[in-house]
Amino acid sequence: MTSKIKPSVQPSMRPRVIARQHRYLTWLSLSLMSFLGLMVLIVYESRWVYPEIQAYFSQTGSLTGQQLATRSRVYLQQAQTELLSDQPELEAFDAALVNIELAYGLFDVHVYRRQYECAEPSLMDMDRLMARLQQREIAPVVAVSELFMPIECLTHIEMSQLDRRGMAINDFSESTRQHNQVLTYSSLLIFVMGLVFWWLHERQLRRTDYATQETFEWMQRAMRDPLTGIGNRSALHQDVLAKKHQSLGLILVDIDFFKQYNDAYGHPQGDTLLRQLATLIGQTFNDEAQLYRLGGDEFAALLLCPDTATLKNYCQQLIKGLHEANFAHPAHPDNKGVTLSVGGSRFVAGEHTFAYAYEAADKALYRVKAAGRDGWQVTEDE
Ligand SMILES: Nc1nc2c(ncn2[C@@H]2O[C@H](COP(=O)(O)OP(=O)(O)OP(=O)(O)O)[C@@H](O)[C@H]2O)c(=O)[nH]1
Repeated sequence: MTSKIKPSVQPSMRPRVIARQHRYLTWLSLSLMSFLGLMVLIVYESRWVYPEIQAYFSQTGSLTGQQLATRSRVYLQQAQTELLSDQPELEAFDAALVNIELAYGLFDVHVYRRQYECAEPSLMDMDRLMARLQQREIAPVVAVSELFMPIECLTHIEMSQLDRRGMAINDFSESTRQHNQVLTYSSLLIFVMGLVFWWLHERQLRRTDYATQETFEWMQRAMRDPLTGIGNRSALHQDVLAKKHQSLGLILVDIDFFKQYNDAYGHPQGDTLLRQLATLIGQTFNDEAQLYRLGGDEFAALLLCPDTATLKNYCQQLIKGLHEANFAHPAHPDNKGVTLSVGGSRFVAGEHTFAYAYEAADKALYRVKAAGRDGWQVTEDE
C-alpha cells in the first residue's frame, strides 16, 4: 500500500520569480553597457579620429601642386616648340612669350617656392627670358636652352609631389588600419567582458538556486517522519498555525498493545505496521486529512471539521476501516487483530491554542484506553 501525503510545507515560487526578474535586469544592463561602450568608440572615431585624418590631408593639400607643375611644364615645352617652329621669328617669340607667361603663373606658387630650392632661380630665369623675348634680343635656340632649367625643376617638383602623394596614401591606409584594429579589438573585448559577466552572474545564480533548493529540502526533511513519510509533530504545529480561524478536528490515534506486537513479530514488522496504518488512516479519511506521526505508535490527523458530529463520524470511519483491514496481532491480550484507541477534539485555530486541542483529544484517548481500548471518544465542546 502506498500513502498519498500532503506536503506540510509549500515551496515558495517568489524567490524564483525574483531571480528571473533579476536575471533579465542584469541582461538588460549588460546589453546597455555594451551598447554604451560601442557608442563611446564610435563617438571617439568620429569626434577625434576623422578630424585627425582630415587635418592630415589638409596638411598635404599641396598634392594638387603636382598638377600645376605638370601644366606649367607643358606650357614651357610648348614655348620651346613655338621657338623651334618654321613660323616667322616675331610670331614665334609672341607665341612663346604667351606660353611662358602662362607657365610662370602656374609655377609661381608659394608651396613650390618654400619647398623646392630650384623654384626661385628658375622663376628668375623665366623672368629674365621673358624680358629678352619682349625686346627681341635673343636667338630662338638660346631661348629654348634657357627653358631647360625651369623644365627640369618642374619635372623634379612633379616627381617629388607624386612621391609625397604615395606616402600620404600609405600613411592614411596605415592609420585607418590601426584605427580599425582598435575598433575590432575593443568590440571583441566588450563582447568577451559581456560573456564573462554573464558567466559569473549565471554561476552565482546557480549557486543561489542550489542553496535555496537545499535549504528547502532540508526544511521539508525536518518536518517529516522518515519511517512513514508523513509529517511530524513540528509539521502539525506549523499547519495549525497556518489554518487560523478555521474550524478543525484533531484526532489522536494510538495502537493498542504495540509493545506485544513488536515482541511477537519483531521491530521491522512493527515498522511495517506503522507504515500500513499511516496509509490506512489516509485512505479512510479520503485524503481530506493531513497526517502526522507524533512519535512511537501515536498518530494524529488534522481535518476541517464544522461540528462535533462530523468529528465523531470521522472517528467511527477510522475504527470501521481498521476492522475491515483486519491486521493480524498474534499477541493481542483480547485475541483480536490490531486495534486502535482514538481520541478527538474540535477547535477553532487561533481562538483555541494547539495545546488546548491536543490536551482535549489526549483526554478522550485516555478514556478509551481506560475503557479497554479498541474504540473512540471525542471531547465535546465546552
Ligand atoms: N517497531 C517500532 N516500534 C516502536 C517505534 N517507536 C516506538 N516503538 C515501540 O512502541 C511501543 C510503545 O509501547 P507502549 O507505549 O507501552 O504502548 P503499547 O504497547 O501500545 O501499549 P498501550 O498503548 O497502553 O496499548 C514500545 O515497545 C516501543 O519500543 C518504532 O519506530 N518502530
